[in-house]
Amino acid sequence: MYVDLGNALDAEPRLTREALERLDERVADAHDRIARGRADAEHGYAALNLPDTADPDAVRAAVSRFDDPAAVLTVGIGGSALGAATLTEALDADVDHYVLDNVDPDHVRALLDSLPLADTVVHVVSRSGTTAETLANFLVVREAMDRAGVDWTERTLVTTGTDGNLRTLAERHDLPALDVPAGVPGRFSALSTVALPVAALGGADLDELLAGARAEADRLSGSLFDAPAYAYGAACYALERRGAGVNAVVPYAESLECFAEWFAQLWAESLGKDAVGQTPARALGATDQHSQLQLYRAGPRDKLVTLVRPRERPDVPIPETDLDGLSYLGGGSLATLLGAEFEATEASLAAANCPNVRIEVDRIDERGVGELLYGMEAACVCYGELAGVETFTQPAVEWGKRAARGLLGDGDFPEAEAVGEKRRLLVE
Ligand SMILES: O=P(O)(O)OC[C@H]1O[C@H](O)[C@H](O)[C@@H](O)[C@@H]1O
Repeated sequence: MYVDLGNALDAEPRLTREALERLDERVADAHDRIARGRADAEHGYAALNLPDTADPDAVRAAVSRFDDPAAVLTVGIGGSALGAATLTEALDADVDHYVLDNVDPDHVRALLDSLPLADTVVHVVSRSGTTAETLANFLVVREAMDRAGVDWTERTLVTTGTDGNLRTLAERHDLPALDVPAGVPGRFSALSTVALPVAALGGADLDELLAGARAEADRLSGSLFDAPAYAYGAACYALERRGAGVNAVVPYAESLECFAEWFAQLWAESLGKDAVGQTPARALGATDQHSQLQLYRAGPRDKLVTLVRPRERPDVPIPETDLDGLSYLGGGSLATLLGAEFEATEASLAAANCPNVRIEVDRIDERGVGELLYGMEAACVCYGELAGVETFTQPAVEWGKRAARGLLGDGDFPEAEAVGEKRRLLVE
C-alpha cells in the first residue's frame, strides 16, 4: 500500500511536516504498544496477527463440502457481513454473493423469493452468537428452505464464537462450524473465518490475500515515515485534532464501493469515543465528483478527503469518433479518463486548500486487497493509540442493543426505559 500525504500538509485544517515529525515520537510509542499487544495476542491487537494465524486450509476444507453453489448468502451484520461483502466485490467473486444484514421484511422476503435456495450456501456469522438481527434472519432463512423442500442443515455453514445461541444451534443440528478467532473484534475480522469462506467459495486465492496483508504487516515500524499504515492513521489523527472531523473516503473503483462501507464501520466504531473520532463519509469516484465534491471542496473546512485507487487496472478503449467536440476522448481509454478525473479532483481539492491523502495499491487483486484491508486496520489501531481511546470496544452500540432486547422482552434492561421517555414535537 502506498500513502501519499503531500496534499494533507499546509492546507486547512493546517497540518505541517514539522508537526508530523513531532508526532512521530508518539507513533514510535504506539508501535511499541501495538507490537506488545500482538505478541501477547491481546484482545483486538490479535487481529493484526491474522496474516499468520488465519488457517486458509481449514477454511477451504470447510467449504469443500459445497459443490460449486450458484449463490452464497451471508447472514450477519456489521463486522460479520461487511468484510465478506468487501472481499467478494473487490475480487469479483465467481459466485453470486448476497448479504442479509438488515431485517427489513420487504427486503428479506424479496431476496429469499429470488434465490435458488437448493443451490445456495448459507453462511451464518455472528461472533457473539446473540445478535438479534442475524439470529432472526437465520430463523427466517431456515424456514424458507424447509418450505422449499431444501435440507437447510446440508446447505449451512456457521462461523461463531465458542458459546452463544448460534453455537448451541450449530451443535444441536451438527452443522459445520468455524470459530471466530479469539481476540478478533468483528470489524477487524475480514481476514479470518468470518469472511474468508465466501471468498474461497468465490474462487479467491486466500494465500495471496493473506500474503498481501503480511506484506503490509511487515511494513509496520516505529516511524510513520516508513510505515504507510501508520502514516495514514497518524495523519488522520493529527488532522482530526486540528478540526478535520470528517473523513470522506473516495475509492476510484466500483469494486471498492463496499470497501468504503467496511472502512466506515472500522473508523466509526473504533474511534468514535470520549468525544473524539472522525466521521466517515462515503463516496465513489468519479461518480460523486458530480454530486458530493462541491461540498468537500467548498463546504465547511472540517474535512479530510481520502482518495483510493489501484495503480493498474484492466482497460476499455474509447472508440474514435468524427465528432470534433469529442476528439479528445476518442482513441483514449476509460482507465485514462478515470485517472485524469482522479488527478483533477486531487488537484482541485489541493487548490482549494482541502487536505487530501492518496492511497494506492498496485492492483485490485488478492494481494492489493490484503494490503489495503490490513493497512486500514493498522492505521485505525495507530490512530486509537494516539487518541488514547479503547479502539476495540463499542459501548455506545451495546447500549442500543440492550435497549432493543429489553423492548423485545429478552430481560430487564434499564436502557429500554429510555424508549418510554422519548420527547415529542410532532408536526402533522
Ligand atoms: O458478530 P456479531 O456478534 O453478531 O456482531 C455483529 C456486529 O454487531 C454489533 O452491533 C457490533 O457493534 C459490531 O461491531 C458487530 O460487528
